[in-house]
Amino acid sequence: MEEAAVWMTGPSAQTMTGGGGRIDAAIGWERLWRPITARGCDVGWDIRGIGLALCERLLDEEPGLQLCLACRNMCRAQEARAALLTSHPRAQVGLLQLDTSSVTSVLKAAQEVKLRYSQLDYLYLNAGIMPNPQFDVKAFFKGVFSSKVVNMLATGEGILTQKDSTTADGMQEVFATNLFGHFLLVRELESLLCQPGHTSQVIWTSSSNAHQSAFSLEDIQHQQGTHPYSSSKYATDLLSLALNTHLNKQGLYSSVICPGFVMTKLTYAILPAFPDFLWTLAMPIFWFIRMFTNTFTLTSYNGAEALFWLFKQTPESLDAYSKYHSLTSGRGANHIQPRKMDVDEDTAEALYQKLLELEDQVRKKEERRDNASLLL
Ligand SMILES: NC(=O)C1=CN([C@@H]2O[C@H](COP(=O)(O)OP(=O)(O)OC[C@H]3O[C@@H](n4cnc5c(N)ncnc54)[C@H](OP(=O)(O)O)[C@@H]3O)[C@@H](O)[C@H]2O)C=CC1
Ligand SMILES: CC(C)=CCC[C@@H](C)[C@H]1CC[C@H]2C3=C(CC[C@]12C)[C@@]1(C)CCC(=O)[C@@H](C)[C@@H]1CC3
Repeated sequence: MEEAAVWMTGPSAQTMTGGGGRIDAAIGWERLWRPITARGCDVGWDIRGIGLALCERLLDEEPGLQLCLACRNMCRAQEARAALLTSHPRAQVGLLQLDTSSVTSVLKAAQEVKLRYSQLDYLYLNAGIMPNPQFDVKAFFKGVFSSKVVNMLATGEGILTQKDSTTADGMQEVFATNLFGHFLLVRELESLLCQPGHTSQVIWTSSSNAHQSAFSLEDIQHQQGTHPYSSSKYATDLLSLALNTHLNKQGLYSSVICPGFVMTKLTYAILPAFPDFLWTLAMPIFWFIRMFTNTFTLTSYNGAEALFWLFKQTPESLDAYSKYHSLTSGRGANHIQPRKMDVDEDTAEALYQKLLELEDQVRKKEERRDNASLLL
């Protein structure tokens, strides 16, 4: 068995079908029209998410690093791997199929990881969705001319809602993808993460859109409301705290970051009808806004700053109550800032217990399904 250094969910190279080109965040500010042509994958335009930008930054730092990318779409995963190997030929980049919204897929992927590796040093939990976003244009313009403008631009508070759906396992999709799938994964991989005399880091890509007001312990999956993304990210912050309470003694340390506002597939989908030239025109406005709120990191490279910074920290030095924010100054310089989260230990523990109950239920369901398929 090998030893793995870094394991990551959701770092695939993004391809966008239709709609035309997007900014290649890796290159900086320039618009890069780079068609991806017949390679058996979607034919679209190159666009990098924060996960892939992090992989490149990690390999720049340690070219011989062992990476394992866990992606739902293997075609995109292979593209990501190829891109990483082109820039870092010495890198060891493994791939694994994982759909965090599916219990079966998570359990299967975890089994595979346990067969391949004897130890994990870093587990980046980056996969995330914000499905069917509804952008409230009226609230946006009202906010722009109010005293809340900076907060609105930094957190997206008050201007975004989403329409959630249900997964095949009967869970709310955003909850299952952003939180529960990752929780189950950590539970399954505890033996690799908690090794005697060894420390490991679990690093969650949370958000400044994590609002306590969107979350309820009575409705952890957010079946009732219209802010499932915000709820899932707040739950992420709580869960990270609970993991620290339960597993620090066994050498597992959990942290959360916010990448700031980054132009990726996730954010482009907020204004799907917005033509490309308008995004280009908006860039100077975004750079201008950055003078007042350094949360407009804009590129995946900048957004990955806090994820990268955490890679270089000793886990014991990190604060379980802080979220580490990637920030970019008006001049384009990156830095990170820890900010206290709006979380408390009791709520975190209550959520943890509810997640354990849900885990128990889904495992029993999986067992019944396995037994039924054996009988057939
Ligand atoms: N962009 C921003 O401004 C911000 C982003 N974030 C967070 O950063 C993280 C990365 O997002 P970002 O890079 O912006 O967006 P992208 O959409 O580019 O990346 C999201 C990644 O998650 C993967 N993913 C989604 N659903 C699943 C699933 N069910 N199973 C496995 N992988 C999945 C996607 O895979 P696939 O390629 O198959 O779609 C993709 O690789 C997310 O957690 C997001 O919430 C937080 C704050 C701000
Ligand atoms: C096109 C023009 C000129 C204006 C529209 C800007 C908004 C689309 C944009 C402003 C602040 C952004 C933002 C997010 C999405 C896009 C905005 C609303 C997030 C909610 C994306 C997801 C997150 O996790 C948050 C941290 C982001 C906060 C800021």
